[in-house]
Amino acid sequence: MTEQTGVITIHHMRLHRCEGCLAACRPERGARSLVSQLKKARRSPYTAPPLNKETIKMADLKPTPPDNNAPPMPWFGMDIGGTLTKLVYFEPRETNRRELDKETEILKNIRRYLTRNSAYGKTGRRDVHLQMDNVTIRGRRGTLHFIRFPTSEVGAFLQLARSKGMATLVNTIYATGGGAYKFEVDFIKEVNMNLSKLDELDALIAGVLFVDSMNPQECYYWAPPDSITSQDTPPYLEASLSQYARKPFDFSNPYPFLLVNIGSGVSMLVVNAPNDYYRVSGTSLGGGTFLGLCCLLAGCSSFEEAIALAAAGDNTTVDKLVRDIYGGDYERFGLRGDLVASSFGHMCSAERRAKVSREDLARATLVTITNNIGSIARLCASNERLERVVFCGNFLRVNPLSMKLLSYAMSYWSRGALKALFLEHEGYFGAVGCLLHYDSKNHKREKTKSDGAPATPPEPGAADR
Ligand SMILES: Nc1ncnc2c1ncn2[C@@H]1O[C@H](COP(=O)(O)OP(=O)(O)OP(=O)(O)O)[C@@H](O)[C@H]1O
Ligand SMILES: CC(C)(CO)[C@@H](O)C(=O)NCCC(=O)O
Repeated sequence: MTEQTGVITIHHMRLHRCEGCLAACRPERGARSLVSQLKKARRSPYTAPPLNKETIKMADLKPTPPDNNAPPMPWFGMDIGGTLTKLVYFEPRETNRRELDKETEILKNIRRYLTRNSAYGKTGRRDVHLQMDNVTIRGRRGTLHFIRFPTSEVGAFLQLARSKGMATLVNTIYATGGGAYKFEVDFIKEVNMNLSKLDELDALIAGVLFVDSMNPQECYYWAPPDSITSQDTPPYLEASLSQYARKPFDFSNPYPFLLVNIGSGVSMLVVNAPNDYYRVSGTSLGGGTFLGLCCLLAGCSSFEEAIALAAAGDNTTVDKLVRDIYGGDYERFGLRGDLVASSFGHMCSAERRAKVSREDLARATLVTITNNIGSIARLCASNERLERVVFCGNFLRVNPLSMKLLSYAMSYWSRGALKALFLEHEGYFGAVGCLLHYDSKNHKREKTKSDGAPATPPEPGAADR
């Protein structure tokens, strides 16, 4: 087992997912340096060193040598977004000598509380199916835990952090997202914690590249059934969508690609290399719009409810299709009769409004938002001459319908030139990007900053274009 101080490695990782109940435990996988991973973003096949019971016992008994410069545990990365706050917690597997002497009851209690529960208070949730085991950060082996809660509950989170005594252990958290700025003062006032702020798009890309390079099945696509490519089957019908199959995509040569982060709003980034990207576009019609409109139109009270309604609905009672206008296809410009001509176009009729169901309204909202994002992404990709479009963000959580619609739209409107790709850890990349700052190189950089030296300049890509 290799452990290199100051280098982030993953020895092996277990993941299992349950979206659509695709439960699958991962085999062990390998250790590589972060720098080489991010530079090459290449996934070479890895065979984990054999781990027998004795090796494990020895490792458990033998504390790792202390790294006196390492920040004290607990280690968190945090992304405080417009809707959801994402917290990634690193749980060390072993305790080093220094910590054995010093480990406090408080630290043990925090660890126990976070790792033995999957729900925290009324709204905090741990996505157990995304857990990554045997990750090594700064020479420490451990597990990454993925936790989220609504950003509207930041106050309750701070109370909880205070009641668990976190403030006595942690004085700085690496944090990103707009909330890292908005709530900075509250963190200081309520729990005496400083936020070391990182740019959300820098953190997002670092997180995507890191997690993808660690997990051969992080990146995937939805393969359409043959009948859809033959153009005969209406793509919006459940009969077609249910036949899409999820398949792993080899993202070992990723550049250049368009990264579309669908959070509350949507950011689109052209990524040419780990440190070379720019924000090419965005739209305010994002995941927040979907949820907001579903609450208004369909009386939803949660994202999960909105998605369940949409899955059971039919948007053609709400949207006006090309065939509702033409009586069939608009052949001259290749517009099929079953395409949406006007989103919500039927809703100007009182008679239709009286008949429409909550399910249909939720479905139409989902289709409208998804298709709009798809159109902008497609235009950006073709303007920038990109072939791969990677979608992430929590709008895609438990939302295979949008992923399949995006897959169809990308391929149909580009005549097969564009490929829609998706990532398993959906909305957690910004928080992972923050956690990567525990790597000694990044940490040193942060130290220099607080020593009064000029802060690290933003990466060349950080500017909007
Ligand atoms: N449990 C949930 N509660 C609320 N929204 C959810 C939930 N699960 C998924 N979502 C969807 O995810 C979106 C938020 O995604 P994400 O966490 O990636 O963005 P954010 O960081 O909050 O927003 P932004 O990046 O724009 O600041 C919501 O707008 C909603 O569409
Ligand atoms: C403001 C952010 C970057 C916050 O994450 C995001 O919500 C977003 O990209 N909104 C879309 C803004 C626009 O480009 O219209």
